[in-house]
Amino acid sequence: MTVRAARPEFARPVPNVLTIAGTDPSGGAGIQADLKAFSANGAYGMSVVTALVAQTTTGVAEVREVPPEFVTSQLTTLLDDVRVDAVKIGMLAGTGVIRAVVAVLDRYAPPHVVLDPVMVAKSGHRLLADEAVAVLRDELLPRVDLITPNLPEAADLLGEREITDSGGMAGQAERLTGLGAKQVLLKGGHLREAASLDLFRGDGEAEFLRRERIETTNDHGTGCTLSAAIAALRPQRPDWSSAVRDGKEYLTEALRAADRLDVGRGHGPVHHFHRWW
Ligand SMILES: Nc1ncnc2c1ncn2[C@@H]1O[C@H](COP(=O)(O)OP(=O)(O)O)[C@@H](O)[C@H]1O
Ligand SMILES: Cc1ncc(COP(=O)(O)O)c(N)n1
Repeated sequence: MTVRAARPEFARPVPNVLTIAGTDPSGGAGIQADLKAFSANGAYGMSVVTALVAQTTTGVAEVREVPPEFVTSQLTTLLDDVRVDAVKIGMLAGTGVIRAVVAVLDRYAPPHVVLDPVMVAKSGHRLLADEAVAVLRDELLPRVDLITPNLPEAADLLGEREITDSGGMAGQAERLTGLGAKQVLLKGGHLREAASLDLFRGDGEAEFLRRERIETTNDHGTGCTLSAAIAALRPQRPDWSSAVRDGKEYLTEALRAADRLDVGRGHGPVHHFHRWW
């Protein structure tokens, strides 16, 4: 009898990765997308729900916020039992939930925290109360390791006008670090450029991540997918720069595979196929 050696990737420890976010019943964004991206990138996924969102590929119908004390309860129940190796934070809905998350980060100090500062859905529906933007900027942003704003979110955080060409991205990333962000991935998906262009500013020089722009209407949840993939990869990579590069690569492939899906009549989801595992 021949005994086959275990494939090397199965011998590596699997990181426990947590998403703190809102829901999407159509499975394209929020918690549902995050859990798929975690699995596809070799992590064990866990989730704490901040808001129940009635949404699909055509837009958001209704939002019900989870009471902040119940967000705390979900988080402390989980963190008292399970070691968490990385955290992705997405939709937080309002000031109360932001402060609940801040208190838990202070108490448990989990490693590798990524914040996708979700503010407005692609359909235009607000997912973060107006008055909560300042609380997110002043109280949460300085406590995380990486923030991943798109261009409208970066402009809101900085109180500036939205930029429309890549020339202004390095300056904005610099000013976001001035607000206390340790590292910044400024997403350029809203630019009208031929390439898909993001800017990563870590400890060293800022670097552009340039990939092919995929012709597809399946762009619902691209930001969620990218930040979740980065959180899943960070414990498996030596630094943020390589986790960000591989996360971007994963998103591009998931966008490329999206045309195999037939989900809804609006902005469809990306396809989280298992590439590395
Ligand atoms: N059609 C596309 N082809 C390739 N990459 C894309 C495409 N649309 C968006 N992206 C990438 O998806 C990520 C999220 O994009 P963006 O639209 O800026 O953020 P959000 O989803 O938060 O609004 C970025 O890395 C962006 O470059
Ligand atoms: C729960 C939740 N979180 C985030 C988004 C943003 O995703 P997108 O910008 O692709 O609409 C969303 N629609 N729903």
